[in-house]
Amino acid sequence: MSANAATPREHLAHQLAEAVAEALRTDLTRQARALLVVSGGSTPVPFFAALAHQELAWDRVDITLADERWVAEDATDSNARLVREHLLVGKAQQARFIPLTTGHSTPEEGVEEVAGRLEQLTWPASVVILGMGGDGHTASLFPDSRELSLALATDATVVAVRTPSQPQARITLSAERLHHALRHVLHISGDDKRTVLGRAMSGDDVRELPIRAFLSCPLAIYWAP
Ligand SMILES: O=C(O)[C@H](O)[C@@H](O)[C@H](O)[C@H](O)COP(=O)(O)O
Repeated sequence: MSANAATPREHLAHQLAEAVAEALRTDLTRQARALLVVSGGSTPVPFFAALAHQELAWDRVDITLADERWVAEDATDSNARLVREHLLVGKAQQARFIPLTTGHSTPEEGVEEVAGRLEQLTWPASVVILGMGGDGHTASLFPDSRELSLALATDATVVAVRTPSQPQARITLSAERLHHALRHVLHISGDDKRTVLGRAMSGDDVRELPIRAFLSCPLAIYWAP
């Protein structure tokens, strides 16, 4: 346990940061660059803070997102902003960040440019870290996304999604692209999410709880109360 991990969630964040840093170090011994795919939302903030201070060859690491809201990069709900403020600091500021938005006004217009950027990176990713919402969504694969079937089935890299339950248009890595990693992690906290994960594990309908698309990756579950 890290000496400064005050709460179970902070302790978990430190454990995850150590595991992710070790995975990146391992992959960098045999390849020139390594790719880390992170999620947005509130859960990753202490993990980002812990990871940013890990010793590794950050100048050989690429970081991108599992998904993004189609908002300006400085908007308060931008995942890019979250990454810049909490992860691309300290030692990790030498990493290269690849955002999922463009200057286009819609994700449908920007999707091709973003796919082009992502295809330049080193796949499979070293680690894909997923979050999960109370509705069983992960990345921007929401149960009510109009493009859910497409995003679950396509071999395209990214998909523009419109989701009635969400205020913003979004862009998400497709399920296939999210699968394209050496390691998968689900980082969640709280009893509500534990209950949702339990439901997800006891059924098969991916459209009902899209996190099910990743349960057999295999998926390392990092959970704290
Ligand atoms: O919000 C995002 O950017 C991600 O799209 C989303 O998949 C996130 O990982 C979950 O919604 C969990 O979010 P919390 O960590 O805020 O609960």
